[in-house]
Amino acid sequence: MATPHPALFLSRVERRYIQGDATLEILRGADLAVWPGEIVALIAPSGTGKSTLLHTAGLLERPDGGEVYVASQPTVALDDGGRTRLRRLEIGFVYQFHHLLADFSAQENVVLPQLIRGLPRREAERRAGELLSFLGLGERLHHRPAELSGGEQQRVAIARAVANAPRVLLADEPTGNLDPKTADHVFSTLIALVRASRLAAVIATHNLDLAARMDRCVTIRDGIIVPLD
Ligand SMILES: Nc1ncnc2c1ncn2[C@@H]1O[C@H](COP(=O)(O)OP(=O)(O)OP(=O)(O)O)[C@@H](O)[C@H]1O
Repeated sequence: MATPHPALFLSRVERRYIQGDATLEILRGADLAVWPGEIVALIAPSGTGKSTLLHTAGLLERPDGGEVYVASQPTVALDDGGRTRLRRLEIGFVYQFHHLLADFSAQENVVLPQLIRGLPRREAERRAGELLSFLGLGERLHHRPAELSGGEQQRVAIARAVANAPRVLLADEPTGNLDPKTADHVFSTLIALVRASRLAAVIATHNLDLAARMDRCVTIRDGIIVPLD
């Protein structure tokens, strides 16, 4: 039997920024393995490197040292085109603000990334319909973002993030812009989706109640990832 691999694996990842004469060592050898179906909460004070970590894991930034494996594939040596292809295929992002296209319906917002990937429209529409229904938006397929509530908009953004069936989901305060009750509901649907799709998810949040419902909580301390006490 094949040995199982984490869907996302950061090994000794380093990231530093030069600011004037100073060098900011943000990640100093960060390790993180996330398995299919696992949800990791990333909880760390502002400025410690949460976004840096998510951008590096999501192949938006290159690490200065170490390796990032996505779906078991090492990514550091890939050229920009290779990184973009792998990102489109295997990584979904959800941000605090939904960034949906205002002139397109909920369904079209979820169809578009699939068309970009080359799927036939009919298949893309079918998957978008299924995903939105799973997230409780089966009656809202043809609404534009402005005709949806904040929680509904964020659920469309989640559907869009996983439209191409990535193996990894990265979220930066996905419910940070919502009231507590709506946040709780959106988060529940997000968890259900991660479990059903066996995604490996890293969710940065300041919300400790939501974090407590994830599989484990980690933080960034002195540039490395450690379990949250
Ligand atoms: N491009 C850059 N150039 C210089 N410094 C940067 C750059 N990007 C981030 N930093 C610095 O690196 C540190 C970590 O930034 P990062 O955005 O990862 O923090 P964060 O933990 O996500 O913070 P927040 O919770 O406030 O979003 C900060 O001190 C920031 O100022």
